[in-house]
Amino acid sequence: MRTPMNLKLGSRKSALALWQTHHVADLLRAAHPGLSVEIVTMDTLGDQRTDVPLPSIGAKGLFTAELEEALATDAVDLAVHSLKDLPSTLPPGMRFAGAPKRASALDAFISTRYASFDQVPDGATIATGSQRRKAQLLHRRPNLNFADLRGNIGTRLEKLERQGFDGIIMAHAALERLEMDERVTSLLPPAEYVPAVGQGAIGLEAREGREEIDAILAPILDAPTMQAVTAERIFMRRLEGGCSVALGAYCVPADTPGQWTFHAWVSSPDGRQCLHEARTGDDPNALAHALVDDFLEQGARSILRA
Ligand SMILES: NCc1[nH]cc(CCC(=O)O)c1CC(=O)O
Repeated sequence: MRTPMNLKLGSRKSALALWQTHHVADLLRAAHPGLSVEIVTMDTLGDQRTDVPLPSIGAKGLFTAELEEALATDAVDLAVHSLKDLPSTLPPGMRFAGAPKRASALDAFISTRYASFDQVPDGATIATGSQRRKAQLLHRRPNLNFADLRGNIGTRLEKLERQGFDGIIMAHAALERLEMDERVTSLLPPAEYVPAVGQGAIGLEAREGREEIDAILAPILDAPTMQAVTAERIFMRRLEGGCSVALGAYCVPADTPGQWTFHAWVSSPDGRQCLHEARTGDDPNALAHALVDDFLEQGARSILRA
């Protein structure tokens, strides 16, 4: 099979996006000595609108549309995203081309005032831009206050100090990748604080019709990661949940070999009405479908919109 000698990877410009794209480039070069890999960077709507909460912008694919435009015109061969930012239904002509090995999917609590999340008192203000994180925290701690938090990872850490929040919640993977792990105060247990679909994974996107790229990608993809995130994305697609609703799904290998545990969360924005269940079995996609069936029967769609 003929493969391009020069592969162009499209990336956002944030430190995390660039880290992830360089990571993919390194994996590809290691798998294919002699392959030339180039990184093309661009801004997305989500990067430009840092002033407003993401859900209020309303559009889907806030961090992906410009990269998809570049894929459509072959200006890039592959777009590298945080999988969490990649909608579960892609625009026509675009396809999910796989994921390398996932990093931590957990949420991290960061505070300069408290030694762990459990020590945060009622009335404290926690900053997060995520509906899911807010709802999950409110469910257990209805007397916490919340502030919106936007911007790239460095900006958010600055805001923690400058705006005097009692703590912020961020993806553990982002802090690990940017070598800011030592900023983590504590990790939220994923059985209780169910992570976002695809959190901690890098998602590769390609144009339909460029199937020759699959042979180049094959050696850098991770089968267990793809099984897990595929199931999580089924859960999200069937519930029509995006990042603007309180939906979580985390599929993880169980202690018994061959078994998977699927953690599922759907709630109202205030966390009061909530469907929360973990189920174990040998087929991640089947677990996702069974949980969606049960959640729909229990009114998941109206709970998400409550
Ligand atoms: N929603 C923004 C976003 N998209 C991906 C990450 C971090 C990396 C990841 O979750 O894989 C973040 C920041 C965060 O959730 O704190």
